[in-house]
Amino acid sequence: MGQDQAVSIRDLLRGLPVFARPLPQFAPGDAPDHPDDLFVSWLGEAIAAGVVEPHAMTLSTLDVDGVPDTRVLLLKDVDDRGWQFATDAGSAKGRQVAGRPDAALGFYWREQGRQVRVQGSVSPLDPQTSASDFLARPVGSRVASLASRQSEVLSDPTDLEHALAAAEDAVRENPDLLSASHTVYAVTPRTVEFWQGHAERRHVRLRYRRVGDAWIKELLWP
Ligand SMILES: Cc1cc2nc3c(=O)[nH]c(=O)nc-3n(C[C@H](O)[C@H](O)[C@H](O)COP(=O)(O)O)c2cc1C
Repeated sequence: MGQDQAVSIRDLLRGLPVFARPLPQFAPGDAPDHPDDLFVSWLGEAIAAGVVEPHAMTLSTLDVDGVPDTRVLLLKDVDDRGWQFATDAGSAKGRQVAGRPDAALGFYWREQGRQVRVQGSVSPLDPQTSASDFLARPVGSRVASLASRQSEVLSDPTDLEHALAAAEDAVRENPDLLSASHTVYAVTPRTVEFWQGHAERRHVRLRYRRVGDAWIKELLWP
C-alpha cells in the first residue's frame, strides 16, 4: 500500500464522527449492589433502544503460550453460575479455556455509546445444561453443529457439504440426537465495568470488583 493511500485512510478515519448522537445518562450513584442487576437493566434499555444484537459479545482467551485470541459469541444466560455462552469444546476457544481458564467478555452497544467489560474464570457447566441448550436450538443450527469440526482447517469445501448431509440424515432419524462436544460455559466474573460514552469524552466508568462474597463499586478515570 502506497504512502498516499495510507494518509488518505488516516484522514478518512479521523473524519469519522464519534458519539455524535443523543446518548443516555448514567448515574453511577444509583447503581445496584450487584453487577448482574445493572447488566440486566442496561440490556433491557439496549433492547428498548433497538440496539442490534445486544447479546453479541467478544470473548477473549489465551492459548497455552499466552497468545491472546478473540471472537464474537452470543450471551446465552446470566445467573448464579455466571455469564454463559455455548460453543464446541473442540474449537480453538474450547481448547484455549481448557488449557487456561481465564477470559474477558466485551459488549459494545454503539447506539447508546455503552460498553460492558467482564474479566473472570471460565468453566464448563454440567452436561444436562449443555444438552438442553443444544436441543433448544433450531434444527438447522443443530445440524450445523453436528457436522462441524469448528476451527479445524477445511481443506475441501465438499467435506462440509457431505458432513451436513450426513448430520441432516442423522437428525431426521433421531431428532433428540446430541452433540457430544456442544458445551455451555460460564464466566464467573471477578470484575465487571460499565462504561457510558460522552460526546466531550466525559465518559462515566463504574467498575464492580469482587472481594470475597461482596462487590466493591469504584469509579474509574475516563
Ligand atoms: C454475531 C455472532 C454470533 C456468534 N455466536 C457464536 C456462538 O454463540 N457460538 C459459537 O461457537 N460461535 C459463534 N460465532 C462464531 C465465532 O465468532 C467464531 O467464528 C467461532 O466460534 C470459532 O471461533 P474459534 O475458532 O476462536 O473457536 C458468532 C459470530 C458472530 C459474528
